[in-house]
Amino acid sequence: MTEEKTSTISNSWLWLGAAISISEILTGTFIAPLGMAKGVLSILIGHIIGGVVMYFAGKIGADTGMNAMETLKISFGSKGGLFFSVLNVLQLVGWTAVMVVNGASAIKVLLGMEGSTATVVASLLIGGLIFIWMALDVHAIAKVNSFSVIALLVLCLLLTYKISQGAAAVAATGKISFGAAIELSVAMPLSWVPVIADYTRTAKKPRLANGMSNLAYFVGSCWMFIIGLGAAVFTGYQDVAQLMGAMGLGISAVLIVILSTVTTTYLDARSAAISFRTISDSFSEKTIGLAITVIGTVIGCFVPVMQFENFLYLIGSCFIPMIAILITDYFLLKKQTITASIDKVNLLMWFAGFLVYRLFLSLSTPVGTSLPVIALVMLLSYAINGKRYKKQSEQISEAYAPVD
Ligand SMILES: Nc1ncnc2[nH]cnc12
Repeated sequence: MTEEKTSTISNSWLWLGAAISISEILTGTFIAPLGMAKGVLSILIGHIIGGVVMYFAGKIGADTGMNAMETLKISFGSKGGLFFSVLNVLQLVGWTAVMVVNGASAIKVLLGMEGSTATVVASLLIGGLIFIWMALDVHAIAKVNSFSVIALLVLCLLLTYKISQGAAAVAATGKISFGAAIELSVAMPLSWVPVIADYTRTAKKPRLANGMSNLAYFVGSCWMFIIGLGAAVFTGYQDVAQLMGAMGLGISAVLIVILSTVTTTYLDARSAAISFRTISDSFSEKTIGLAITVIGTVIGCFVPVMQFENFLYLIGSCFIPMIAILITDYFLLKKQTITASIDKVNLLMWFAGFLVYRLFLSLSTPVGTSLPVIALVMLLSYAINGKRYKKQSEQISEAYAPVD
């Protein structure tokens, strides 16, 4: 795949396109039991926490020119970092399948199709289009992407208008705590943390592109969550595809679903390929990206993708401690180069953070799980690594000190 430099505008469109997806709208509907006011508040708090973390992850890529998985080697070592490449490839194959499943089921609802053959046909349609998107070069993608995001924006505005015209609030079924709603909102930007640096590092103006990409994603993702929440609260439709059908959006709704799924899933498959190549570079980025698209589509066709909320919490458990350690190292302790092969201390600290995240999740704190876990892991890693890195650099300078 060519490494052409991208403009700030095309990076911003790319991340707005990433935010506009049925999966984001669907996650917003889970928050409906909180009602509109509390729901919106939880969405904003969660996106601010996840957004700040995503911004710093992108900034490291913009500053160093490293891709997302290479940046992790700064904290976890040249071989230790590969563990996160494996986790990231798994999450992105998972996302590809989730996107295909959600896209296909929306198309089925909109076109009034039923049965497993219809699922396979709709999944293959979406998977096939992602495959073609992937096969095009970056230059063409930037143009098609900008066009499709503009079309999506218009259709989402229509959807927002229709929802705002909805009747009085409908009592939503199900239960969710405020903290859990924050956590679902953190998980969405967080899940892009191991991805964003792959795109900021190839920008003509990396720092500006990082700021604008994050802003575009923040606005787009909050909006999608609020569309989902509003649809469930004001119209009673838990399924946005049904709502779009009831609005008479017809074929334009099918277009929204297809375009939004393709533009977002392209990022998943491409980043999975970039991460995979940090493990083995025997195949080109494009070949691996195409293979990931096929694998994700096949999983989407035949494996029932359930437990979407648990998938999001799992992403939080893995990536919150990981990024807390990297941010502490890079920004606070100024460790900005790869020095170890496997940094066992940081890997152990990551594992402790993973366990603490799972514990806090079951405690259901009012501020969610990510914020206390980030604070704890950053404190711990500052205390431990501050001393450790100082000692290491003293040893290095002693070893290289001139002998009198
Ligand atoms: N397809 C996707 N949708 C939302 N967040 C993601 N993070 C990584 N891939 C994603």
